[in-house]
Amino acid sequence: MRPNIQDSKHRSSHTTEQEFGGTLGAICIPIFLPLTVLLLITLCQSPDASVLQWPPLLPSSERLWDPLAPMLVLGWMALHAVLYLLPFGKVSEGLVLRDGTRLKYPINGFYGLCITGVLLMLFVWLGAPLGFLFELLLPLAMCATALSFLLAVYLYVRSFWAPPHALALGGNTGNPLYDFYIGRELNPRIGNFDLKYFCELRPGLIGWVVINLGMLMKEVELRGSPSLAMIMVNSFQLLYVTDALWNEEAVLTTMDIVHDGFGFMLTFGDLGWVPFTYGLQAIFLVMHPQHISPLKAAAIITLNGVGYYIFRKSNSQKNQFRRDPTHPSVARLETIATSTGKRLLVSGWWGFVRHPNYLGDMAMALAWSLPCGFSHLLPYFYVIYFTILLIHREARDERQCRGKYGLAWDTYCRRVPYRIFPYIY
Ligand SMILES: NC(=O)C1=CN([C@@H]2O[C@H](COP(=O)(O)OP(=O)(O)OC[C@H]3O[C@@H](n4cnc5c(N)ncnc54)[C@H](OP(=O)(O)O)[C@@H]3O)[C@@H](O)[C@H]2O)C=CC1
Ligand SMILES: CC(C)=CCC[C@@H](C)[C@H]1CC=C2C3=C(CC[C@@]21C)[C@@]1(C)CC[C@H](O)C(C)(C)[C@@H]1CC3
Repeated sequence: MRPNIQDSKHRSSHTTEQEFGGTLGAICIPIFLPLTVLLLITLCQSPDASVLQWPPLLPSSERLWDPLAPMLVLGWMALHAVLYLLPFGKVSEGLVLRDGTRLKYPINGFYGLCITGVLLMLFVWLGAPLGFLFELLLPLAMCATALSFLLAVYLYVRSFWAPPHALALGGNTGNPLYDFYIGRELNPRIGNFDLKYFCELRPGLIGWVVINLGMLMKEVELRGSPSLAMIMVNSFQLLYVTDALWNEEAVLTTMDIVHDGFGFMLTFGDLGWVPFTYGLQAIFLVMHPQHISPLKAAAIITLNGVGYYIFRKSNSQKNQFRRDPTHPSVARLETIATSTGKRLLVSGWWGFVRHPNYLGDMAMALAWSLPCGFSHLLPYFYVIYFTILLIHREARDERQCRGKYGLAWDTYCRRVPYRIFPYIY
């Protein structure tokens, strides 16, 4: 099988094409997204939790700062950096880079999750009140945003010392605002420590489930026991994060690692956005308890299970096919040839819709919000944001695939006409 090559060797490392709203997006998004995080947390913690209030409810300055927050954020990053460096698990190679080399990545994120779990149990057993995270959310989000900003400045500056082949094709337009935002360098490393790969999964995703656990403990403090809705949100999201770390190797072939530079969009996305907005449902439930009947709970658990099944099966099928197309689990699937030597699946999950993995992910997103009932729009924020993100991501991927595979991609699109939702989109 011909090796996958990260972008083309022959294309220049300089591009003028801009995505995500170009310069305007690069100015507005770094200002509005951090404000959105603060607004969402403040709304979730308010009794009304109404998104329609005008002017929007913003937190007072005293609520934004706590000297404990920078210590926790830096301590958390340091803990995960140490866990990343521990010689556990296997070491995997990424795709072939433009200079023909491959980078090595430690696959030990799942151990990091387990060790964090043991440390947390120890803290809870020693009587540490994890529920305090509820009051600390705003200062923690502020510190995580400041850290993402400083990290992005560091990444931008150091990228000027990187050789041209180490730059991301889309992040080197010469427009400083845009390049800072999208990221100039593709795989910035300090020695063997890969900064983008580290941030993509560990501190943010594990931080998200720890915050969720803190919300559950806060509920216990307030009402004596966790509600079924809170347990469901915690379990669904823990499953998602555990799955991501268990299948950590698969992240090496995602668009973020293969194609995108490491700039503010991903530093903030990984460290500020994911941990503080993806678990908004749990924050909401602390102040807005919900009763769920066993029947409704069963229906929501089924939806999450079906979504997870589609998500996992389709991702695994493609990963297996890309790693070894002769493997018995994928060898019988119908494929079409492309001029690059790689083939495209046109049967199995990838013959159902062109992004079955997005469909499963969206079903899970809905299941995470449903335990919060229908009285408020706020807990549905993730579903709305995620639908927009995946529709936009699908369009970006489609553009890249059409560029890579040309006529073969058009044939695939004719054979599999729907992008994400069968018979709808
Ligand atoms: N929770 C979150 O915030 C987010 C979650 N996700 C999830 O991450 C997962 C990965 O998503 P993402 O990185 O966007 O991309 P995908 O895993 O969907 O990968 C897209 C790539 O798959 C290959 N491909 C596409 N069609 C076929 C086919 N028919 N046969 C074989 N290969 C094909 C192409 O790459 P090539 O041919 O070069 O191999 C294409 O570029 C998804 O499950 C998604 O839901 C994504 C973004 C955010
Ligand atoms: C609004 C904003 C700043 C957007 C930046 C986008 C990022 C938040 C997302 C881009 C791709 C992501 C992925 C995951 C988390 C969100 C980001 C970083 C992911 C790690 C979640 C877990 C999944 O199993 C995954 C590993 C497939 C996934 C990879 C992509």
